[in-house]
Amino acid sequence: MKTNNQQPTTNNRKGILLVNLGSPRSTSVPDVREYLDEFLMDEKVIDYRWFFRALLVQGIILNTRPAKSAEAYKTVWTDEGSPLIVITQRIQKKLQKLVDVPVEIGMRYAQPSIEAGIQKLVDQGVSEIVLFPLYPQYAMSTTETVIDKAEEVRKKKFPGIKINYVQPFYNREIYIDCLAESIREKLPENFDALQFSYHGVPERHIYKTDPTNTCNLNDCCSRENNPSHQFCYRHQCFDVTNSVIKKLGLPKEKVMVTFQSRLGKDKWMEPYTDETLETIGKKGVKNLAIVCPAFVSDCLETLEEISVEGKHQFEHGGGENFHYIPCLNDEDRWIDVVKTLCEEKLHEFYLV
Ligand SMILES: C=CC1=C(C)c2cc3[nH]c(cc4nc(cc5[nH]c(cc1n2)c(C)c5CCC(=O)O)C(CCC(=O)O)=C4C)c(C)c3C=C
Ligand SMILES: [Fe+2]
Ligand SMILES: [Fe+2]
Repeated sequence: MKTNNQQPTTNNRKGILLVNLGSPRSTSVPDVREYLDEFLMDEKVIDYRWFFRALLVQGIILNTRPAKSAEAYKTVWTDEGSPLIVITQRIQKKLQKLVDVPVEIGMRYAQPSIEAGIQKLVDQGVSEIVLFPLYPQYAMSTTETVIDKAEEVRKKKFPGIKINYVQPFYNREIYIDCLAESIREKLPENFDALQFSYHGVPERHIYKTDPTNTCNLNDCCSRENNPSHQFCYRHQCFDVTNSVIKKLGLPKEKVMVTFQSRLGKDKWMEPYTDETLETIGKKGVKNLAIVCPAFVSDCLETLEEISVEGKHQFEHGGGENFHYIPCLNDEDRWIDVVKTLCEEKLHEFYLV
């Protein structure tokens, strides 16, 4: 790795850990149940006190959801395994060809775990790790829980190593350029609207992670400057959308932002993707393009919930042509962005 004339202050070996959400081991109902149990019992995902979380997850959700989710996973599973894991492995392999430090992957839930990923790096002599949570926007249920887990593992198992975290990159020009170009290439010639569908979160999560208490989940998320923006997932979704459509030269009237994948009875961020898809056909949107920039790799939530279910909802509501725009996945231009963001953090090790 080039060091821009910075000399390493130590000989410590460096490495990169790419972290994604994770998938069940297989599409069997017990494996999906085990995965959902670990995922939904995370207090940063379902943020109730332990007793109420256990009552909801283990007493209610795990009775019915694993069978339903297993069916959905079956529709997207490949011979190599879960799309999310397979794509993350492809990113790893491509990045490994571009950098001269070891690159491993770890998943927040299930396997390969963050601990297994760190162990692989340590086995190669690494003691300074750049950990990259593969989420463009900050959320308590994504970036924050990855960092919590990695710190827990580091303190318990690897107290001698250092970890430097890549920060959410939703407002980095290199990422916006990359996303805009990727969308531009895949947009159909004729479309009435471009829908940006982001994974939703309960509104409570946004209030909870706002250290400034200034976000009202209303117009403040769209303001240019507000102290809450650093931790406001809603703002960060709007920001990505606005920056991309500016690059693409699209009029705002042609663009929609919606939130998908809600679970349970809490109030999640609105408008909801499924409800929007059911109604826009009748409002004149016959040709729709849709993109999901909360995900860098295609997964259950994009391949099944949007490409299959979303298409049905749109057609059921009177829509005609539904065009799903895939995630960045292992596109070369995205791998270059991953490389740049990791290198910045590797260089910080040289500066201390
Ligand atoms: C309270 C529940 C959930 C919150 C909050 C949540 C936030 C959140 N999730 C992602 C990214 C992904 N989620 C995925 C699947 C998934 N998400 C939830 C629940 C919450 N997510 C569930 C129960 C599931 C499992 C599938 C199902 O039963 O519906 C995935 C796909 C995983 C895969 O294997 O393909 C991703 C990726 C983000 C970015 C986010 C907050 C911003
Ligand atoms: Fe999710
Ligand atoms: Fe906000």
